[in-house]
Amino acid sequence: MKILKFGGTSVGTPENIRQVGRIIQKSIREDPDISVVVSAFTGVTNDLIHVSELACRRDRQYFKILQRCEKRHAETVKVLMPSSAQPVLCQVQKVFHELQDILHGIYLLKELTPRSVDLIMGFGEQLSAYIISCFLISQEVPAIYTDARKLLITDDVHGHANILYQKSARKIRRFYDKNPGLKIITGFIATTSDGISTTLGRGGSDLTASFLGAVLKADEIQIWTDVDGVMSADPGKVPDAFCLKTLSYEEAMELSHFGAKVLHPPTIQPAMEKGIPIRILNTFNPKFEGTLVQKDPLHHEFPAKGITSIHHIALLTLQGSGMVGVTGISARAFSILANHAISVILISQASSEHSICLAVKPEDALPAKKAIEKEFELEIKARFVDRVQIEKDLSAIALVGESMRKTPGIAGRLFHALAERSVNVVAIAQGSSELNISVVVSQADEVRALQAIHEAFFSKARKLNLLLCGTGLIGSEFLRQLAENHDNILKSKNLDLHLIGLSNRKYGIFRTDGIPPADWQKILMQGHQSPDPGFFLRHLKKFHGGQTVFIDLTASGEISQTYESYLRNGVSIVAANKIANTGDYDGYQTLQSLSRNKGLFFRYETNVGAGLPVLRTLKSLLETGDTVLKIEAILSGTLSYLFNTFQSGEKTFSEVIREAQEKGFTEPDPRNDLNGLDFARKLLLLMRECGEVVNLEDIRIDPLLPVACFEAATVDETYTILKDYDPQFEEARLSAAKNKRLLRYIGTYKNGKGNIELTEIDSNHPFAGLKGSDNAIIFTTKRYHENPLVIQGPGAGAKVTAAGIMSELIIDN
Ligand SMILES: NC(=O)C1=CN([C@@H]2O[C@H](COP(=O)(O)OP(=O)(O)OC[C@H]3O[C@@H](n4cnc5c(N)ncnc54)[C@H](O)[C@@H]3O)[C@@H](O)[C@H]2O)C=CC1
Ligand SMILES: N[C@@H](CC=O)C(=O)O
Ligand code: NA
Repeated sequence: MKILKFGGTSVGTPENIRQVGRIIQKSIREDPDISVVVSAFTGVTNDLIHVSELACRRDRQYFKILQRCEKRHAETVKVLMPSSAQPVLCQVQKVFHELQDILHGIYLLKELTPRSVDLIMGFGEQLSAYIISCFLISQEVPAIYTDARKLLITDDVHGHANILYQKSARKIRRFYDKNPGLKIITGFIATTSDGISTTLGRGGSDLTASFLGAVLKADEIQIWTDVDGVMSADPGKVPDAFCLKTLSYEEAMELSHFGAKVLHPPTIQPAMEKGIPIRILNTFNPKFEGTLVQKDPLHHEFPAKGITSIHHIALLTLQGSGMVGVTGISARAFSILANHAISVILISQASSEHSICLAVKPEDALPAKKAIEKEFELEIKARFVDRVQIEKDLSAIALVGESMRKTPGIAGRLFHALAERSVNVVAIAQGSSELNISVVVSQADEVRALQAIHEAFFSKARKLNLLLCGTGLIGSEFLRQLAENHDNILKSKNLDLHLIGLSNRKYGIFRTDGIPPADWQKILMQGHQSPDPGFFLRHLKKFHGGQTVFIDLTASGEISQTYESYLRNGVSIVAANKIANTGDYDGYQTLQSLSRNKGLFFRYETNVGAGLPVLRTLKSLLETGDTVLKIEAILSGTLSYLFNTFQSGEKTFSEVIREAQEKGFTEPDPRNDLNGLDFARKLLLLMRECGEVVNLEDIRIDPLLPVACFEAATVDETYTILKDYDPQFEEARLSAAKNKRLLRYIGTYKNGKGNIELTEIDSNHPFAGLKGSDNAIIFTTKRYHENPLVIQGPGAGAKVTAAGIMSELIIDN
């Protein structure tokens, strides 16, 4: 058999009741032996409390509210069973007359006792269960309206009466023996042995269902509510939170204690004692499997089950040299708090016994301080104990899960996740049950901490948020590759590359729910116009969504100046832009040390040889103790293409330069390739990575073209001027060819010096066979001496560069 319980929202409107009817009918088809427990319609219990208080204050307003409440119930009846409403309406009217009489009595007496409040509150469930049972009958589902006062006997603690097990169990069994069939039972209400109405307190209807389930040895108790089940975290604070499949009773209690309000702990007790599973289900999403709370859940997908938090707590610290080794200190502190009915949320004491930390509700902080200080008055006077310190504006966060027990590394993972997001931990508590690890953090850090812990324990995939600046040649190709490869990377690397920010000179957009890379153009145009370099940084101030990386695919000095701020804000950097690394030496150094100290990454492999593994190789040579003696390199894809193509004599020098631009090898301004600047930047960076303290002006560039070529106002004009130099280059080519030699623009680093010049080489030189935009780098090192290490391949172009950027995002991630 099954017990189904429907909460207030599930029976809030006629449409919702129809939905409940459908669920009941479907359940009957699967197992005819069911009982249904219902709460009052949403808001009715509160209305009833309100009207009784108003009546007690002699405020005639109560009458109006009562009428409204009656009308609501009558309307529900009319909508639900238009052709058989009359007798039901008469009964509803009768109930409201009775209620009115009681309220009138309160009005006259000006007295409202907990006992009368219980009596009045109980009308909500009576009306709801009665109307629902009539509705089911009208649908030809035989249902018996059952007032739970026929089943549950309690003591007389009005407001939160305690069920008397034996007496109630006897009554329930007897009633069930005599009344087979579907019963629609009022939740929340009960009676004393003397027939006085009582209520079961918060979560009372759940308790009714749980108790009935326990007595009747139900196969399952279903709590139908308006959420899908118990979530791994509050989805308002952790967008990635998901619905948990299974929980143990203890886990459910721990999670409910810390704010996940789906189940109220005392209501679990009867079901837990008899090992009856409780399933949380959503009335409005009935196909969803919900959360199953049971004795020994088999399903342990994650070591932890959920994270909850209490947004606002205060921490009291009781400390003093006189506390060390003295017995009874904590007993006195706790009993004094108990005497003052102050509930302690969390306790932490170091083994030095020098201090005890207690978390309490903020409103309890001052009374608790006063009470403890009074208790320890003498010790404080004698300076054995200090005055109690209060820290406010704190949040308590708890990670809960049975499988955390005896699993090493849980605490390590938790604190690592917090450290990674720069969350400072104020206090820590873990009971020996290891079911719950609690940390206290500043309120401002609460959401960040929740998200960090959630990602560390519940993410199937690690998420890397991307902020991309620059959507030109490289940027747009990168976005294309991201759209194409995102799912593969997710599958193979368990890494979710989540684009949250995109900008170019014209537009900027920041969307925490993600920008689908395939639709970037359309979405970006809906963004903010003419974003300034601080655009993403401003948005980041309000964003606590996890590990984030800024990708610079511009050639802008203004943008490279923002790197420091990104790093200071905990954001890593991947740059194709070479300006930051090739500006003044101090700037280069600052970024290096800042990223290291912050535990972030600053990657720029594409700065040299685009996607070729040049810097990575150099780094590993140096890290393994090798010494670079000499580097000879062709580091300009544009100029490499120029000489490789031009040597055939089919095209003029200026024609080949234009082709290099069309193929995407050049810088946004191709003059920066032709004047050797781009080449020099790369050689400079190689030298800096080798440990040289050098600047751009230290690199000697033998200009390929006269200064006049670069004095033109526009790139087009430059091309016109370049034409004039075609004959000169043709002559140089022919003269080299006559001697069976080739022209190459080569950079050399040796003895601390950097040099770039046009050189004639033999046809058997390693650089002779280059094709297209090939770069080639020859490392002569102590280890690679006789036979140097050569890296060669396309060193420019959108595809290889964008792939190089992608590789930097997924490497080590
Ligand atoms: N072409 C290649 O093979 C390689 C290029 N690179 C580097 O890649 C970078 C990008 O090159 P391309 O895509 O060819 O450039 P591009 O000129 O095609 O695109 C640059 C993008 O940056 C944006 N941008 C420029 N300044 C900006 C600012 N202040 N704020 C926001 N957005 C801004 C532009 O709107 C444009 O979307 C350059 O730094 C280049 O040196 C690196 C390796 C190889
Ligand atoms: N413009 C550059 C592209 C790579 O950085 C080149 O020509 O090599
Ligand atoms: Na590279």
